[in-house]
Amino acid sequence: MAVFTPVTIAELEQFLAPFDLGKAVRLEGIAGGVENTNFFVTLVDEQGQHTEYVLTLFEDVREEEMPFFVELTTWLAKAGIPVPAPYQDRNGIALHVLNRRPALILPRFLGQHLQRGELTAEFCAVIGGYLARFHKAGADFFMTRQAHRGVYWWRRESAIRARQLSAADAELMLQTVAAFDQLLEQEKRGELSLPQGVIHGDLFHDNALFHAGEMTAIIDIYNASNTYWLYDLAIVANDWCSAGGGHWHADMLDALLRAYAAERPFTDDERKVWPLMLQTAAMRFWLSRLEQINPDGSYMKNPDDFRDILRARVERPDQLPV
Ligand SMILES: Nc1ncnc2c1ncn2[C@@H]1O[C@H](COP(=O)(O)OP(=O)(O)OP(=O)(O)O)[C@@H](O)[C@H]1O
Ligand SMILES: N[C@@H](CCO)C(=O)O
Repeated sequence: MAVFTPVTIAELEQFLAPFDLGKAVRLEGIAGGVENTNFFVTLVDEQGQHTEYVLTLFEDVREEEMPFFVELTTWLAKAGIPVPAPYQDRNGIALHVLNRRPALILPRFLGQHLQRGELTAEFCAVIGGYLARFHKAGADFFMTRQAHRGVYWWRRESAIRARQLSAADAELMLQTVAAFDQLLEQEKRGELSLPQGVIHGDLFHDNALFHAGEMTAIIDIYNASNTYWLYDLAIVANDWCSAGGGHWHADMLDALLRAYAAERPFTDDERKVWPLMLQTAAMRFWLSRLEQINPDGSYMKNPDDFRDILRARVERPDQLPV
């Protein structure tokens, strides 16, 4: 399941007309996505040069939310973070509509994402360093966005989804939501202060491309929002460094956290809340996986993976390295 919205070459040509990038010679749907429709596109310019691009149609993001992503990727790319910043048309406008979806034409980066079995402590250190640099580069970004799958969403969705879960699972989910609400209250009362800024929000290992052993791109930035940086690191840790059943690859986790901290050292308050950040990040993806369903009723990605990760994070709380 990947192409939610089909596009013909004629529709693509019409979309590309204001861009001066060239004529379309190939349009190929990309398998694997669960949130957007993506195509690889090959264009040939007036000099006969073939160049590859990515066309993304946004299935889940409203048009009025798009300027945040256009500006953020442009900002980060200028700061040296390898994210796909969209091409602008001859009037300086990147965002257009294709088949009633907001759509962007983006550079295609070299490389592939690593398979889970290829992940190592070295790669975890690479992504840890990039994540911290991403956070620092976004620190003075001039726009803000509230996550569409953030605290308001999970309060509402967890209450609904809990009804379809076993009593034990429902309790696990609802307790995690409540624990995060308590953290927000503590922060409101001034008892905690956590560094925050723009986060990627979905930096799973399939959203980082590697070529010849080097990271070439961080993609799929459309869950970016403003919240705690540590939450973003927890999302990365839960995906990149988890073995089955919620167990850690301890060497990979250590490498991730040390590489991140080398760029942005942790604060004392961050140390206190790390266990809860890991739990909250696990709950968020458990919940979104319960929601993301194929037309035949099957889950797009297995929700139980994140239920198991959450349970493990609750049973065996973690500490950040000193
Ligand atoms: N700019 C790009 N350069 C090269 N490849 C890309 C680019 N954008 C997307 N891809 C390819 O397309 C695949 C799917 O893209 P993406 O992860 O953005 O889709 P998605 O629907 O948001 O997926 P998911 O939500 O599952 O992460 C990626 O794994 C990658 O192989
Ligand atoms: N990375 C997400 C899917 C896209 O949001 C997951 O694995 O559940």
